[in-house]
Amino acid sequence: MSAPSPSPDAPDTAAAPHRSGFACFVGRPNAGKSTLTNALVGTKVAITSTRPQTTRHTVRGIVHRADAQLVLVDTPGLHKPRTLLGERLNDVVRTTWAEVDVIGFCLPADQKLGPGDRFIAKELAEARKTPKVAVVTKTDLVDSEALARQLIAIDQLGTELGLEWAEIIPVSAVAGDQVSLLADLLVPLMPEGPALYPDGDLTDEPEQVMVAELIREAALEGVRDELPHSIAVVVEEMIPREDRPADRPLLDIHANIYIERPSQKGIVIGPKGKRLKDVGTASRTHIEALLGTPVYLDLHVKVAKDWQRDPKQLRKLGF
Ligand SMILES: Nc1nc2c(ncn2[C@@H]2O[C@H](COP(=O)(O)OP(=O)(O)OP(=O)(O)O)[C@@H](O)[C@H]2O)c(=O)[nH]1
Repeated sequence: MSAPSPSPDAPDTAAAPHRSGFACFVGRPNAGKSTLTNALVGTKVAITSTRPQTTRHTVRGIVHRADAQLVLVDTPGLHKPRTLLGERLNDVVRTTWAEVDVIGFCLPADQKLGPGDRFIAKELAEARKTPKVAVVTKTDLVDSEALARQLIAIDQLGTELGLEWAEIIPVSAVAGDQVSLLADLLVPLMPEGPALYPDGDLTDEPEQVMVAELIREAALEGVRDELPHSIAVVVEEMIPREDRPADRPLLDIHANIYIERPSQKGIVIGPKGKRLKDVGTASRTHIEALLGTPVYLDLHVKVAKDWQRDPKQLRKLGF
């Protein structure tokens, strides 16, 4: 006697247990981690930038599915520490690796594996307990031959370092290729368990931190090479404006942009304050989209002398 075939209406996942857990993407600067997080979550939660090393805070994006909930933890890049901030960031990365259920190692399809990738891969090999998925990003930038070569190189790198890939998957976050397949591959690596966050939540990062990151992202656009590491943003206050009609709310946001040296002030503010104004306009649009309410944004530029090297200042700036 043969078993009855399942009804075509029955969801495939009916028998599968619900899974939930944490994943993080690692990779050298500009590997496409933030863009991939956004593509998986479907909204702008992580900060993307054409400048390297702009993701400083651990930003979680949450992928809600009928069969699983995937919490994405976006860590800063691991790099040779030169400052106190650098050391702390590396500690954050290693702790995150030990805590998550899977690590996605992002390697751009359009760049040969280099010393930076090897450095991370070696460190990854040390995180023995956590499964690792190699994610070949930006596949829209290469042809199939180049992609095949990259896949082979990554496979060999794993063998060389004794690093066993749970999967090797090519994706393009920009073209939307294989992004949902990536989620399909990550889900089985999660433990069984109920949803960890309420349906609809996209991130548990405090709103103020997200708002600060959006401002920092806008402030970084088009600045010269040495400045990105010197900029920090702190949101001092977010208060609903009083005496507004219920259907026309306004949120007052006061934020400070910190730089390390007085000489950097002019760069951020621009001639006649034009750059700062543009930063305000650009970030306000994103903040309003994020919070779903009109915003009045009050931005100030302040000098926090050599804040990257000063533990007290680092704490004040949220590191
Ligand atoms: N063509 C193409 N470009 C991409 C893709 N994913 C990311 N990029 C671009 O690559 C650059 C870096 O992307 P990010 O997502 O900020 O990279 P990241 O790894 O988070 O960078 P850090 O925050 O510096 O660690 C940006 O200019 C992205 O637009 C992709 O799938 N295709």
